[in-house]
Amino acid sequence: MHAPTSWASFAGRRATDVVECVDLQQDPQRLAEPGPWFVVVDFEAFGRGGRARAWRFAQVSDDVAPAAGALRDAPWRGPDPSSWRSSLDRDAYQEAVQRVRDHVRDGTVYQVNVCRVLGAPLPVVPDGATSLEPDAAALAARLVAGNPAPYGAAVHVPASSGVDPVWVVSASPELYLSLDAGVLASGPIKGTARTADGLTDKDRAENVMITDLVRNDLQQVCSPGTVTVTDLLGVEEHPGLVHLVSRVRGALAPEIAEAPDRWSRVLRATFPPGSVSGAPKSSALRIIEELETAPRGPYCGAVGWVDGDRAELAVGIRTFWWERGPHDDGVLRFGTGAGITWGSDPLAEWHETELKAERLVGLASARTADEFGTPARSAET
Ligand SMILES: C=C(O[C@@H]1C=C(C(=O)O)C=C[C@H]1O)C(=O)O
Repeated sequence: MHAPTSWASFAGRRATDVVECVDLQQDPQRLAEPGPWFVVVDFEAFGRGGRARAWRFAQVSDDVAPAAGALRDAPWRGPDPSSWRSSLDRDAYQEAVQRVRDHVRDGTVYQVNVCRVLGAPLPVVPDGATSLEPDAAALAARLVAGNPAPYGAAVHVPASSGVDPVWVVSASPELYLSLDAGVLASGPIKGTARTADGLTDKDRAENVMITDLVRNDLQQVCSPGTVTVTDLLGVEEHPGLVHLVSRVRGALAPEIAEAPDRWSRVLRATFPPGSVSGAPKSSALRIIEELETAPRGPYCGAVGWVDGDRAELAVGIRTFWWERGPHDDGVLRFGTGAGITWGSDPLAEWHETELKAERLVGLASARTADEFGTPARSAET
């Protein structure tokens, strides 16, 4: 089966045949129109140079099995496993962790999520007179099989569609925002280890800080007194690792729920997600800008859908995105990061970023179906 030229999927919802793209920083009220709109928001959106866009498609199906949501199982042709480069190498990352500890000691911040962006060359594929972008559907299918995720998502609108293009494939485990029956909810994750025994008091303290921050974010758009923490420090198992997850919810304030610019108001109050920024958020964002050397783009932003008064948006972590170069070249990117506090050990934090990347980068680097699921290094001889 050939993948359609443009498509999107998110946790059981699938759409094909793009109709239009809307810039949410210019026309945020368009999101209140009937959708679903498939949304991709860069971490740097809303004032820091990033994009916030939504695409509408002609065909939409619901309750699609995740494997079918990915549309096909053609072999994914990933980059050479040895070709990945990191925006911060091990020494530079550890140095950045030390700088955050200095800021914590000086009292400017309690926690900063420091990230790095991996990139590997991945050109377009010649196809007769034209060229094809890498097959997002094939990567999505591979992730669904090898790293199932509650908020698995993909949006691919190729440049040839004539609509503003996007190429994102995600295996996110983290809920940024959902809206259903007037309830706005978030599921911040903070605390990562290979197994539950590896979760420490530091992880629990970090999670509590970020849960409190998310509570404050939601409070800005919810009716007073309705914001509650429904689950604190739950342990969730995901492929190859465990996370601490908390759940926060509140009743969206009626004056916001009824406003045509409701999504812009909700996003501006809560974005970027607390778990991938730090606390206090404004100081953490300043420090991130000072320490990180590559834009995060859709990584650590938001990926999902909005449909009238319902929505599901994931935090764009465990996420690949592909960018076309000036010729027929291109780069596949993937971000990984960790929450840094005074108690951080720089080398342990580096290893945490490796843990978050290893399985997914392995899946995306393998070259043929036979190598499916094997570590990145064994994928090429
Ligand atoms: C930044 C990432 O993860 C974030 C940081 C986490 C942590 O510090 O434990 C956990 C989940 C995410 O909110 C990532 O996966 O790249």
